[in-house]
Amino acid sequence: MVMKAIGKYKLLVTAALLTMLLQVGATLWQPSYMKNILSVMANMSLSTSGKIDKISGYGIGLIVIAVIGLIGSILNTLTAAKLSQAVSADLREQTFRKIQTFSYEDIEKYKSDNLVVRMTNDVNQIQMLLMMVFQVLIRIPLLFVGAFVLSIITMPKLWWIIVVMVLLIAVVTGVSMKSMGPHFAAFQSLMDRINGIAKDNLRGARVVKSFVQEKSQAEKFDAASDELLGHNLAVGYTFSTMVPAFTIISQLAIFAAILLVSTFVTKSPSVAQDQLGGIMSFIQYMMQIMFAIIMGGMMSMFASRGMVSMGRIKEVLSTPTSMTFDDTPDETLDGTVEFDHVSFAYPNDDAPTLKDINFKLTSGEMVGIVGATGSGKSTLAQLIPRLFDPTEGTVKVGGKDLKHVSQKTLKNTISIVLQKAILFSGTIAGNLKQGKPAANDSDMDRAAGIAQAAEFINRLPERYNAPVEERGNNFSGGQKQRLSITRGVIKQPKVLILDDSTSALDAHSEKLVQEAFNRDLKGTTTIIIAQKISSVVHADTILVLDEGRLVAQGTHHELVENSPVYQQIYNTQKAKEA
Ligand SMILES: Nc1ncnc2c1ncn2[C@@H]1O[C@H](COP(=O)(O)OP(=O)(O)OP(=O)(O)O)[C@@H](O)[C@H]1O
Repeated sequence: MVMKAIGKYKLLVTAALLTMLLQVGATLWQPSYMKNILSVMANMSLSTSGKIDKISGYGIGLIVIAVIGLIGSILNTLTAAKLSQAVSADLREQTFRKIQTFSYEDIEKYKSDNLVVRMTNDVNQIQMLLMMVFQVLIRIPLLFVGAFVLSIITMPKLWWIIVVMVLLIAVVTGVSMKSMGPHFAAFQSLMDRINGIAKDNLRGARVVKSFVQEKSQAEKFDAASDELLGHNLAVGYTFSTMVPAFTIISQLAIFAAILLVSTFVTKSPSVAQDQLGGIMSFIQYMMQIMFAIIMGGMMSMFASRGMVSMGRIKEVLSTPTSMTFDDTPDETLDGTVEFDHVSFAYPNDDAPTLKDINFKLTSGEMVGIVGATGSGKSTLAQLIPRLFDPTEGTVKVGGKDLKHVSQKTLKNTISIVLQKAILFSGTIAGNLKQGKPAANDSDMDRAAGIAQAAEFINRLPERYNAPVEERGNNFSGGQKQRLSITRGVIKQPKVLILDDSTSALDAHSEKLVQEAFNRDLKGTTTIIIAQKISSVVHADTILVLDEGRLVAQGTHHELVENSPVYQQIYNTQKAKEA
C-alpha cells in the first residue's frame, strides 16, 4: 500500500537516496583526511613550511567534503520531507475516499472517532516513518558497514576492539530498548485516551458547565496525563543510564586503541607516522559505528509505531464495503413500503433487535411508529433507506427488494430525517443542497415552508446564504430540526421518514408541519416515529413495537380498542398530561 503510494514519486525517491549517499560518502571520507593531516604532522622528514602547505591542502579538502556533506544533508531533508508529506497526503485522501464508500454499518464497526484518529494520527505516524526511512534508516546500515570496513582497513590489527565495542553497544542498546518498548507501546493508547477526554469535555462543554463537572473532568484528565508522564519519565531514566554506558564503552575502546597503537609505535618507531594518523581516523570510525547502532536502535523503536499505524490504515483501505448496490438502471418507484419477515441484529450483537417484522404500507399514507424506548423504532426506520441491511427477510419499496435497486434510485426515493439534527458547517443553502444538489431558491422556499423554517430563514439578512457553524451551533435545537426537515423534504421523496424529528418543536409548530405534509406531500408515504401518541393520532395507520416485535397495527381508535401495549402507552401519556 505505502510502496504503491511511494511508487508515484520515483524522482523524489531517487533524489532522496542520492542525496543520502552523498551525505554518507562525505561522512566516511572525512576521517581519511584527518589521517593524512596527522601523518603529515608526525612526518619528521618534512620542513615546517612543507608541513603547513600539505596540511592546508588537506584542510581545504576537509572543508570541501564537509560542505558536500552539508549540501547532501540539506537536500536530503528537503526531498525526504517533500516525499513523506506527499505520500501521507495521498494516503489521507485515499483513506477518506475509502471511508466515503463505507456503509453506515462499516462506520459503526470502526466507530467514527477511531476513523478520525486513523486519518490524522496514524497518517502522521506514517509520514514520520517515511521521513525517518529516507533520512536515517537507510543511512544507518550504509554508515555502519562503511565505517566498520574502513576502520579495519585503517587499523587491521585493532579489528577486535571494533568487534568488542559493537557487541557491548548492541547489548546495552538491546537491553534499553527492551525496557523502553512497553512504555512506547503505552504512548499511543494513552494519547488516544487523553484526546478522547479532551474531545468529550469540549464537545460536552455545556453539560460540563451546567453540572459543574470541571473539577472531576480535570481530575480524569490529570490521571491520564500523569500516567503518560510516568511512561515518559521511565523512558527518560533509561536514556539517562544509556548515555553514560555508551560513553564508558567508547572511552574504553579509545583507550584500548591508543594503548595498543602506542605499543606498536614503541616497538617499531618506523611505523609511528602512519599509525598516529591512522588512530585518529580509527577513533572517528568507531564513533560513527557507535552512532549508527544507537540511532538504529532508537529509530527501529519509532519505526515500530509507524508500522502499527501502517497496519491500521491498511485495514481501512482493504475493508470491503459491506453494502453493494446493483448496477441496475435508475427507476421511479412509488411509496409502498413492505417488510417481509424482517429480522435484524446489530453487528457484533448476538441478540436480534428486530424480530420477524411483517407489514405493508400503501403509497401516500401517513404512518406512525410508536413503542417504548429501546423497542426498535429507529432501527426499523434505518432499514428503509438501507443504512443497514436486514439480517433476515426483505425490505421492499415500490415493490422492489432494496438490495436490487440502484443507489441513485434509493437516494431519489427515500429521505430520512434523523432524531439528532446534524448540520454541516457552510451555509444553509449548502446543507439543503445535500437533499437536492440542483435545488433552486423556489425549491428551498417550498421545502422551508413545509418544515416551518421559512419564518426564521427570512429573518436572516443572508437568508439561504446565512452561515452555518460547526454542527449548526449558531442555531437553536428547534431551528436545526426545521432545517433538517427542510433538507429531507426538498427532493419531494416518495418515502419520508421522520425519526422523532419534531421533538424540539412546540405542539403548534408540530401541527403546522403535519398539516403541510398532508397538503403538500400528498403522494409521499410519511413515516413518523414519535414518543408522543399525540403526534401520530391522525395517522392512517400506526405500527406498535414492543421489544423488537410488531405487536399491533391499526388506526388510533382501533389500537385504543384492542392493543394492550398501545393502551398502556396512551394511558400513561394521558395521565401525565392530566
Ligand atoms: N448502533 C447500535 N449498535 C448496537 N445496538 C444498538 C445500536 N443502536 C441501537 N441499538 C440497540 O437497539 C435497541 C433498539 O434501539 P432503537 O434506537 O431502535 O430504539 P428506539 O425504539 O428508537 O428507542 P428511542 O425511542 O429511545 O429512540 C436498543 O436496545 C439499543 O441499545
